[in-house]
Amino acid sequence: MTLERPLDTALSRLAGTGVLLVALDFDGNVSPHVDDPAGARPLPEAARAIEQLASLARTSVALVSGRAIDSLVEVSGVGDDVLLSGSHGGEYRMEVGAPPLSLSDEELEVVARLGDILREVAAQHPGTEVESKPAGHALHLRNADAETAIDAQHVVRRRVLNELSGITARPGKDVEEFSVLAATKGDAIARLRDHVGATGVFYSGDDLTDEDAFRVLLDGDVGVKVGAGDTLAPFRVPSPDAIAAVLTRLVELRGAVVGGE
Ligand SMILES: O=P(O)(O)OC[C@H]1O[C@H](O[C@H]2O[C@H](CO)[C@@H](O)[C@H](O)[C@H]2O)[C@H](O)[C@@H](O)[C@@H]1O
Repeated sequence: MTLERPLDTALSRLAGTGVLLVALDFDGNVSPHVDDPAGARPLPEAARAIEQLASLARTSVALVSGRAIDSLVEVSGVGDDVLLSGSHGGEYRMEVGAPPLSLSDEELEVVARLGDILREVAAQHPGTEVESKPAGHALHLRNADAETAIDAQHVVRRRVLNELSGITARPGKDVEEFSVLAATKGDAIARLRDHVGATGVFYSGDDLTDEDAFRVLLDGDVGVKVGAGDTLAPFRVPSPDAIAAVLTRLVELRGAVVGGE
């Protein structure tokens, strides 16, 4: 696949940076959306490019996802050399054996009450499903009919807002997420940039929460929005297939710069 010239030019410049961080949203970016969240898998071309990029000198790869880290490990299949941020910037796996997220008793109590609310709403709305995470829960709407999904969305937002405080709501693609953590993917990019000492960052993603990541990109970084919708990203491609092609091109360009090291 040939990339549009402005994107290819930006990638060529980025490939020459001292230390490159390639940070990637997972669902809808590396992996196409599917009905069953547990069934999501990276496109083979994207998986290959991730592995190749992670093996290059002065190059780090990170998945930056709304999923819990455990779920991200399960579905992504990436090796330990790929850094992970889960729960929209709330969880990290920067090194093997890193301790899991730790919450206060008060936070754990709120997470439990949140789970009760979402499960009650799900029980009243056929086709909806709860996904639980360490710091919150998500109500999936993708498999409910349109009317049921809209009602579930209204009910769950109203109940969480009225019954709990200190909650961050994150509406996503066919999902309503709630967490006791206010972290964002922007926080994740800042932390990862610092962790690897990146002098240049590539980021791509398809969802609303990816806008927090695009917002913190600096001059010379490259942000690519996948699919339709308003975005802060300077570049856009239509699909995860197109992102896989972008990553393959980045392997080629970055390999030419650091391949001999
Ligand atoms: O930040 P991401 O990696 O994009 O994670 C966002 C949410 O992705 C998952 O849900 C989405 O993808 C599912 C599989 O394609 C799809 O069925 C669902 O409708 C989407 O909302 C994941 O299940 C969530 O936990 C993530 O927060």
